[in-house]
Amino acid sequence: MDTVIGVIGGSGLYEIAGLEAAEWVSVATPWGTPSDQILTGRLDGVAMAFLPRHGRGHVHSPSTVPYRANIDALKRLGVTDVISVSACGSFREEMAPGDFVVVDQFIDRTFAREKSFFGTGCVGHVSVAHPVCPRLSAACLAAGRDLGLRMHNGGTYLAMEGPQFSTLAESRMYRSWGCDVIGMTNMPEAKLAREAELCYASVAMITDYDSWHPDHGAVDITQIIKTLGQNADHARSLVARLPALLGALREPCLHGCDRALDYAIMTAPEKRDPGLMAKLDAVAGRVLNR
Ligand SMILES: CSC[C@H]1O[C@H](OP(=O)(O)O)[C@H](O)[C@@H]1O
Ligand SMILES: Nc1ncnc2[nH]cnc12
Repeated sequence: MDTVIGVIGGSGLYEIAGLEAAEWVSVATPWGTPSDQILTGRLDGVAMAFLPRHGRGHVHSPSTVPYRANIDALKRLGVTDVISVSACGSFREEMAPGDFVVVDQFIDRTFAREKSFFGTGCVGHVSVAHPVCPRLSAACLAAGRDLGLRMHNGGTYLAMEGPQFSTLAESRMYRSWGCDVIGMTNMPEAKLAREAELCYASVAMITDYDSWHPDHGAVDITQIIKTLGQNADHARSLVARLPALLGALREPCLHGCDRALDYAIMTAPEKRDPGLMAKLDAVAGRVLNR
């Protein structure tokens, strides 16, 4: 099967350079319009699709990013592997601004977003116990290390609703929970990627120490924006290494990400809602049409 790498660019990462046959394409989905057009092309012989999560010009807030449309659109384009790149605050002294963390766990504290493709008329339950793909995460780690970036292998990402940053009490509480980084967007994105049977990895670019750090005070957006610029250049270089590391052809995922729906759907065939079934054509067509 051909590898198609999808990159979801977070704050500060609104395009990538160097794609052959680069073209911004519009993708319509039954879940609405994605955050923006998607930049398609090829890099080192591998198909790529880049989607700026907030749209070019940073239009969508974390709560209004059309997460379902974004994941559906990538799936429709044939994407097999999704790399999410996100600006994050840090809860660890050793995870400093400018460092990158390859996230392996999440705590989802978001509450004002649609979190599933499934619902009344087609109920589905997937496991997100292991929410990222170890193979894809390893490739991100290797890519960053090859470039000499300060990389951290694993970390728990606290997804908050936002758009305000945390209070000091919240920041201290998340730290006491064992969280490593904080952002506003990786949930429900990671859950939806699993429902859509896409391998997903998350690269957190640290921009700040949130508000817990006695020497750094409150989160300062002007400081974040400064750090974002440099982080985004590093992220672009990291992404550009991935085609060589992942290769143009892929085997079925060893960790089963691409078969997450095998036993997920509970609703009896005769009770399924035809309208919802039609909307699920891209994300769940593999199992619904068998
Ligand atoms: C620019 S600071 C807050 C903003 O940045 C992060 O966005 P993303 O995850 O898309 O990189 C964070 O989640 C907030 O949306
Ligand atoms: N401290 C922080 N909290 C939430 N999202 C962020 N994105 C970047 N820094 C952040």
